[in-house]
Amino acid sequence: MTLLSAQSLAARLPDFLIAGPGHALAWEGVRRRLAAGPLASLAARAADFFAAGHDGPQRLVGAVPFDPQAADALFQPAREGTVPAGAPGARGPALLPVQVRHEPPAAAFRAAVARATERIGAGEFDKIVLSRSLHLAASGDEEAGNLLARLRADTLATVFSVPLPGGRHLIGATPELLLERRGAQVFSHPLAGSARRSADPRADRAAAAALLGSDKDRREHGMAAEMVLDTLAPFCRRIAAEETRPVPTARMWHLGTRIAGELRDPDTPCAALLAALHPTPAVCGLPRAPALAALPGLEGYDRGFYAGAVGWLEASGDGCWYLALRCAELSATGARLYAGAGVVAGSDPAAEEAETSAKFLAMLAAFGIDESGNPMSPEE
Ligand SMILES: C=C(O[C@@H]1C=C(C(=O)O)C=C[C@H]1O)C(=O)O
Repeated sequence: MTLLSAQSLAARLPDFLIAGPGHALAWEGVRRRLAAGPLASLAARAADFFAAGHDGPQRLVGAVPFDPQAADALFQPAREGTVPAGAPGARGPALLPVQVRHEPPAAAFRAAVARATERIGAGEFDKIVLSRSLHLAASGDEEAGNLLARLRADTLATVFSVPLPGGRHLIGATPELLLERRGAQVFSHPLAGSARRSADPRADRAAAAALLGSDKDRREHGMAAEMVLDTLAPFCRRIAAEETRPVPTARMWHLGTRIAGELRDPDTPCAALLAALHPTPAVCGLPRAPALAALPGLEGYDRGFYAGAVGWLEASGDGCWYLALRCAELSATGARLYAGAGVVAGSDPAAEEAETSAKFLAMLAAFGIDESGNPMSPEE
């Protein structure tokens, strides 16, 4: 028996969905696939595609993986679809019994955080984002479309569903806009620095205030926001960052800084900006190159499309990309969930593990289970 049968995956998920406070759109069918390639060549491949004068919607939708050298997965959809309704307040019916395998085990994750802080102390990098994953398998059949409806209970997050090579799907509820280009205007909203929210309004406000006042979280955030600003600045005639604020999802606070700029050359396509930005220190580290090189050894796996980006490109050069966070990769044999946390000097391994646990709640609530595979308690 499998958690998600191949049939329920194909039958119940839209071919491409982005639904949240910023955008709500769905596309159906695959008209043509963009030849896959690394991020550095995406702008050229997309330009060739649009220049070829294909009929159909003048847009490419899909996902880019975390590793900028790995192959992306974009396609031209056949037609506009209907955004499916959410299920406000709903949580999963708990597909019990569910087996959950932790990769890496929690103790190994804490050891990796400790090793990373040593390497930060030795000057190898200033920040690195380490993740862990949960493999879910159950003795029931879940309809993937139901997971999506339940994810939409968090109206502060952007819910996405994107097909991946090999019949897999990536679904999630991300809080983070990586990049949007609308004409000459560009926007980004980097997040970094996190705290659990509380059901008690006073404790919840206190958690947000403590996050805003935390030296460790401000440093962690500052590295991400500054890198985004510094990377976009050469493309812009004007660019500005708003004040850093606590940004909520249903279960988490994050420190966020809105950035808005105006392109120097309005012909700079969204894909070129994406190639310059990804991966930011919100998901990778700073400086980027040594953090990227250290990640496979510290995490022990390939992230695939987790912490990559999901979004679209238009023939006009406009486009919009969200970070693929709070997500699960669904396949015919089960689901794999991912969550990461930024490590800087002074990071505590147990606190980083707790932060990843809090980030898993977004997806786990859709399945109705906790990290051990038991029914989720009502307080979660
Ligand atoms: C890496 C994740 O989230 C990112 C890391 C954050 C942090 O370290 O505080 C906050 C928001 C995201 O930019 C994740 O959700 O897996």
